[in-house]
Amino acid sequence: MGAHENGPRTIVVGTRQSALALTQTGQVIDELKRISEKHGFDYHFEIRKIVTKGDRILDVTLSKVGGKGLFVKEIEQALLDGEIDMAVHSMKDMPYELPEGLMNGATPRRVDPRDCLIMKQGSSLDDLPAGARVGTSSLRRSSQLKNIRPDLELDSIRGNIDSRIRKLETEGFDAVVLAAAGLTRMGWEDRISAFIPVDLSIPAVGQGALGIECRTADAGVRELLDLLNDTETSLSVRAERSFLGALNGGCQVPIGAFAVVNKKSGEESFDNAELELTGMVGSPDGEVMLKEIRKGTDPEQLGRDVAAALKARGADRILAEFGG
Ligand SMILES: NCc1[nH]cc(CCC(=O)O)c1CC(=O)O
Repeated sequence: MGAHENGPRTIVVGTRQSALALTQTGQVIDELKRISEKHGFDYHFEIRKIVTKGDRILDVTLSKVGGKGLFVKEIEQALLDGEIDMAVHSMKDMPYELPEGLMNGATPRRVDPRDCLIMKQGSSLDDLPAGARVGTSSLRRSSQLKNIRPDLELDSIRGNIDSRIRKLETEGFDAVVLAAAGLTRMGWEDRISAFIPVDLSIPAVGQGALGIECRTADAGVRELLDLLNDTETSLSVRAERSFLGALNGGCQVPIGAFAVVNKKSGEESFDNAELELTGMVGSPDGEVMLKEIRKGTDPEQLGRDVAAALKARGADRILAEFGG
């Protein structure tokens, strides 16, 4: 590829306008600037804020509005129209299927995938008194919390992470459940009272990871994003997303999945690396909790295998209630 392909060029980066979206987009741009400098690319970056349908209706119950990809449709249109050149998404908000002409150009290294509690007092799940009122609007989180602590009262809480933390005080919750990743990216990790281990609360598919969407035809951006990709995270997220796709699930269903790569020590490449995927489907009241763990080397096949194993145990019947 000739040097002219790598600049000068202004790359317009689209993002939602929430504090978290802007923060993580800024962090990605900082990293891309470092990579560009190192490789002698003459790229400049500009942020374009985009209001999505999901942002406009954050105060009503999202699951009632339905539809997958509520936070990305307008952003994808801007990519297709050439108004922006890449878009930074939280991986767990990214729909399984991307429109023709767009692709995930990079999956940067994942940060902490765990759910965590922000509590009025105490420093572990066990410190919550019987009957404590816990805020979450995620069926996945309420299902798993009810399963281990049937006494808890789970109540819906909406809004961006900053408003959810505020509501802990103003709406009388004893605790709220959030992704550690969002808090860490915001620099608010000191607010975390307790991490919930992944085997007690299987994270959402892609939790803690980002996806950077771009046009399939944009060779320059793809070459740059390739340098930001983390193979280990990408393999894990591919397995998790394949699982989600096989169950036809969006973000409003009680589904969780978490994959890790069991890399042989001393080996350089990830070729034929073994993946271990845990998939979970639960009923919202936590009474039914189905989990399957499988190992494999093909991420897509592994995702389908875990989904098939859960379907064989009746996961379909649970998910049918959510139109998933
Ligand atoms: N559904 C909202 C959302 N989308 C991404 C994150 C941050 C965590 C991440 O990047 O995985 C959050 C907040 C949360 O779940 O607490």
